[in-house]
Amino acid sequence: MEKQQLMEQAITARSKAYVPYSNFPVGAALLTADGKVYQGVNIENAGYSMTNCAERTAMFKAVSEGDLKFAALAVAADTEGPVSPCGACRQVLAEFCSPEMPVYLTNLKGDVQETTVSELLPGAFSTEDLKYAARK
Ligand SMILES: O=c1ccn([C@H]2C[C@H](O)[C@@H](CO)O2)c(=O)[nH]1
Ligand SMILES: [Zn+2]
Repeated sequence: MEKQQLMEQAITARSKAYVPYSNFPVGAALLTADGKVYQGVNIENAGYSMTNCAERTAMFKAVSEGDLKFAALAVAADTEGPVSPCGACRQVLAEFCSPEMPVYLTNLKGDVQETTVSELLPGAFSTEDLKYAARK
């Protein structure tokens, strides 16, 4: 799976976003280690804070299907520059993806920022922090 194809899938996914409040569709495409792609969209709610972002939707779809090994993520929205994932999504990516995993942030103009999970959230709180407290 080419990174270009993954970004195209993120753009295509946007058509299924449920965004009656923001009218801001976001799409994500998460590539697993064995070559499967999970698409995700943002899903809003009348209680605004219950909104789930595209990135987390894709991650949670994969994890709930038993896929836990990931190779890359693409995210797309109609933004001036490459779309920037929110803090909650960065924390969820840090939970399930390797720090070095590539993340392709893009927009409808074709701007691309290629980054990684650890660049998106340096110093993430992690399972290792919990293990330290549970020693003894
Ligand atoms: O990276 C992002 C940024 C925002 N949103 C969604 C959340 C909300 O539905 C809308 C506006 O914030 O965009 C995402 O899905 N991913
Ligand atoms: Zn988010």
